[in-house]
Amino acid sequence: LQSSQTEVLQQLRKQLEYPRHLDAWNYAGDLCSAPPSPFLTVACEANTITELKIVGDKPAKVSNFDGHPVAGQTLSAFFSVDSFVTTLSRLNSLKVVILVSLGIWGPLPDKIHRLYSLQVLDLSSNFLYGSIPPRISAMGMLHTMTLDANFFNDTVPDWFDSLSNLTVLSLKNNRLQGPLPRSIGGVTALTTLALSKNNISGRVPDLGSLSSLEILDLRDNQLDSEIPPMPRGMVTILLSRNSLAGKIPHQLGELSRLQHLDLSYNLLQGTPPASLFSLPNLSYLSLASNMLSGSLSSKLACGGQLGTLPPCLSDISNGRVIKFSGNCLSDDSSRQHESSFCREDRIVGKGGKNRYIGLLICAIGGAFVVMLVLLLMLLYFYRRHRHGRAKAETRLLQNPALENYSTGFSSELFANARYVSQPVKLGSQVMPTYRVFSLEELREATDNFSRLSFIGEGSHGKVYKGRLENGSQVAVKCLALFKKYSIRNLNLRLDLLSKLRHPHLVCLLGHCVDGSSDDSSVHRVFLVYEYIPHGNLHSHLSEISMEKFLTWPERLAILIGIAKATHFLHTGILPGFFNNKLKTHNVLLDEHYIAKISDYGLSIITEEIDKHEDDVYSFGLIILETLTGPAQAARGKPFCSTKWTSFSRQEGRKQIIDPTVLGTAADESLSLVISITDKCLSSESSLRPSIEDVLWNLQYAARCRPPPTEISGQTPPRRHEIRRESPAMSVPSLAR
Ligand SMILES: Nc1ncnc2c1ncn2[C@@H]1O[C@H](COP(=O)(O)OP(=O)(O)OP(=O)(O)O)[C@@H](O)[C@H]1O
Repeated sequence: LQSSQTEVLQQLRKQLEYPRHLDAWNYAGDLCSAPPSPFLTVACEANTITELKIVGDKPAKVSNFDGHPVAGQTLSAFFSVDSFVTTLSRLNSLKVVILVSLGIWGPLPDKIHRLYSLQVLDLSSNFLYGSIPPRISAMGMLHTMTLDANFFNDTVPDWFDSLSNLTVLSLKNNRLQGPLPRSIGGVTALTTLALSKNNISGRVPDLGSLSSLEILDLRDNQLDSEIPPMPRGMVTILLSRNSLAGKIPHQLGELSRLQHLDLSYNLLQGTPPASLFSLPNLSYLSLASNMLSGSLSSKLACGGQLGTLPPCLSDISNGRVIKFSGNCLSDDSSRQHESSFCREDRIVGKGGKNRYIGLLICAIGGAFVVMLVLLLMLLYFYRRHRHGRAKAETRLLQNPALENYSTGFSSELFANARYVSQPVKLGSQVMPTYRVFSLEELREATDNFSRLSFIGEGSHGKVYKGRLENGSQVAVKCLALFKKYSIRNLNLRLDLLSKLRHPHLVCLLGHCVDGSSDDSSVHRVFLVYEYIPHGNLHSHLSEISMEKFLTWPERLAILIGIAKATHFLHTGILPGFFNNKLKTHNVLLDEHYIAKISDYGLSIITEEIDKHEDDVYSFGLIILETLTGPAQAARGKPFCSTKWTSFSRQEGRKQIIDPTVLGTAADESLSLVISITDKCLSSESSLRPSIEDVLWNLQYAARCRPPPTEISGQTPPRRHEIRRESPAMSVPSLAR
């Protein structure tokens, strides 16, 4: 490598404040010849650097980022993104730049365009804000641009059509606003367009001329037009959680390559076109929670991937998923709203927000009584259905032919499988493959299960922290088996457990069976999980924690994550799996404060099925703790409900709800969550909602933003800055 290039690398290392992965650059030697790793790659051609990949461990999203450095999360106040990009551009033969999770903060400078040979630019999970620099439009070689999980807060640029080679454009999880420019329909080489989790509003433009487009992800925005015609080659269309209106276009029923269609949580009306169901490759279809009405003919034929009607509408099986509850269809009335719910006059105002407010008001107010009756009916049918599933679960665990059963994939997994395809190309953030570990490997990783590696002990056994040879950190759980299994039986169970993969479940990386091969003496199993560094939710909610207070939107995001994973456990690979030991101790937070459930599904191995345990009830306790903090929640649900029912609303809440929550939540959002908590904690199990209902309500609550006067817009206080009044002082007599 040319010495000038080595100097530039050292300069970059200094500017990035010496990230751990770059320690290797200390040692003399040709940096080009170092083997690539998931965290660090320097590739060269003719002694010149052409590829630079550094994946750091800084958290991506912190709620209190306001454009200034945040200690321990962003790079320090000495960092200058301008100087950094100036240094970087001295490596002017770079074709691939991947700088992920490094804490880079500031507005991305225009001079990034000096990297004129660049083909791949990935600056995900940093703290870049402002607009996406217009001079990027001159980088004609660019084919992949990924700026996910940053803070870009301008509009979506209208110059992407100048990039004639651009095939992947991913700007997910930013704060982009305003409309989606029409010019996006002119980026003709696009195969993937992912703009989910922004604040993009207005129309979905005509994408008809994007003949190579296969993946479109516009979820979680505020788009409120009708759905335009889609390019013929589409494989995945994800438009859920917008305010899309009108009918589902018949043209969608002509997309013969379509595998995954999610239109849920919009305001779509009319009857879904019959042709949609017979698409030959469609394996996931969600139309849930719209305003669809009418009836679907029982003679309708489903495509090969969906099965035949009506059974194809009834459930998830073999990886085929169809969701249509929460509409006004005349099929399956137990899971539908009344027809009046879907009338056009329910849509108040034109803008998406108004529609949602209208829906919210209707849902909480006028329709309350009707909803209650429907809910009771729904729960009655649901419990019956669920009872059947619980039986099936028990049968399944006794069934030696598990292998055949577990070949399916869930909706979420399917969707995410599409997302990992891009990181695979870019070499980052891939869900690792499951594998078998040797005992020697685990001994080495945990320093022979030393006391220093010991993290804690739960009801299933001890947990150790370890580091694998490739540098990744793991948590090794030593599971004591009280029941004797044959190796084959155990492997079938482990195989099933390994299939439970979801972004909000702690990822099981593999296992190691300690026993002889004579098939009768397995006593110990080690489960190897990804290591989750930020502790558990319980300690974050606790008043003595030194962590930053979690604001209400952050708490809601965590609850939504848990609910999504629980929904996956109830309906995904192993439908009806309701024993997941949900509690705040088992909700771990990763470096981005993303919730991950641990200890899920262990009864597949241990067979300790607690018939009384109910995930929805347990989830209710988690919400309660999230609202009030562990100390108040420990006093029990009756105590808490007395508070919020026997005082005036403001007064009751003040007495029981965590002050940070009160200071950062919209009133309606709290009301909605308190009401769903009450239902989850109903002593009569048949009155509890399904986890899907809970999720729906939480997502609705997350949309209620407090008016500017309701929160000060200031950074939430730190633990030492605020203390709840002691319960003895603040709680008046209960005898009221
Ligand atoms: N993947 C992980 N990453 C980091 N820490 C972990 C991980 N899994 C478990 N831990 C920690 O290890 C300790 C023991 O965990 P474990 O899940 O076995 O028990 P528990 O949740 O404390 O109790 P119980 O088994 O009764 O639910 C806890 O402190 C937990 O936070």
